[in-house]
Amino acid sequence: MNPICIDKNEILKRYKPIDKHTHKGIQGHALLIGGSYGKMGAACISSKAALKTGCGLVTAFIPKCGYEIVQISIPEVMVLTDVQEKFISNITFDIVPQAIGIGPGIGQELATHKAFHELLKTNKVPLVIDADALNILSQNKSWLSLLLPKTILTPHPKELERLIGKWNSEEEKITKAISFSKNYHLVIVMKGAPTHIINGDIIYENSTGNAALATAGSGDVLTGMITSLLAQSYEPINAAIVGVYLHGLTADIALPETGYQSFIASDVIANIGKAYLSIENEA
Ligand SMILES: NC(=O)C1=CN([C@@H]2O[C@H](COP(=O)(O)OP(=O)(O)OC[C@H]3O[C@@H](n4cnc5c(N)ncnc54)[C@H](OP(=O)(O)O)[C@@H]3O)[C@@H](O)[C@H]2O)[C@@H](O)CC1
Ligand SMILES: Nc1ncnc2c1ncn2[C@@H]1O[C@H](COP(=O)(O)OP(=O)(O)O)[C@@H](O)[C@H]1O
Ligand SMILES: [Mg+2]
Repeated sequence: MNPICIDKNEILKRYKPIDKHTHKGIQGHALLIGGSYGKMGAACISSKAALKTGCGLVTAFIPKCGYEIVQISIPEVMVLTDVQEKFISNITFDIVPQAIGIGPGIGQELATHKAFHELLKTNKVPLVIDADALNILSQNKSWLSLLLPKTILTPHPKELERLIGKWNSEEEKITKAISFSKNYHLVIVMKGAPTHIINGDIIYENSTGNAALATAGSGDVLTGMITSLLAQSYEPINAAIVGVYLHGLTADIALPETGYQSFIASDVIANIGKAYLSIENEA
């Protein structure tokens, strides 16, 4: 059970510097499916985080009530709306995304369960599953067999418990997570302090981040970041590793200015640039 430490060396092995001839059409298009009435913020921050992590295009798929909220708060993000006002009920799109992130703020309406099920039945695009999409999956475990190999799940401890059941020790938690990852061929980002990433038998332990991240929406931001890296053609395990490292690094960089208490999820997004620069400076 010896985890591999995710430190600068591990990141430099996986980090892809920007090609100076790239353009937005080949930087990757991420689709973020999120939000419901009262939780549109989750869709805003996950899609903004995706853009700030470097993919060329981001589309947010949201319920109708979020249209102006997202367009005004992040004009760089394109928007597709569901037929329903307050929740997602039917996920259809005519774009060709290179990665999809689903879950932040979507709630658990029955129509949203159905929409998620339909997506899983037809989807061929690399996928990140978070938040309420994980909770829906926990209530419909037979759908796990629909997931493409190396789908990324990003549970916090409660979401993980809903998925794999209770554990009595850290060791048992890891053992159960490894079996789950192997059974369904999934990458599991077990968020916490520290975050562990499970890829079959291999366990990684992140070295960045601090208690400033214990704030609403910081996980929604992580979903956007990992989805963005997937859209930029990172292998799923590398998208998870680099995303988790960069996410934690933003909090380490911001801490001297914000302290623990005043750091919020938007500060993660605001510091992604500095986190990238700190990796670049080591390269
Ligand atoms: N601005 C917006 O739009 C926002 C929207 N959001 C959206 O809201 C939806 C619900 O998401 P959620 O995570 O708040 O609810 P839920 O799954 O019931 O988990 C909460 C319970 O889990 C536990 N727990 C959590 N972390 C833990 C830890 N590290 N270590 C241990 N336990 C931990 C803890 O349980 P307790 O300890 O109280 O038993 C806690 O009470 C989701 O779609 C999300 O995207 C939010 O992101 C906020 C900003
Ligand atoms: N004390 C802590 N130390 C380090 N990281 C933390 C701490 N508390 C929370 N985090 C990180 O913050 C994020 C919280 O995610 P999550 O619980 O899904 O938040 P939300 O659903 O509100 O967006 C995770 O990446 C987690 O690892
Ligand atoms: Mg969350």
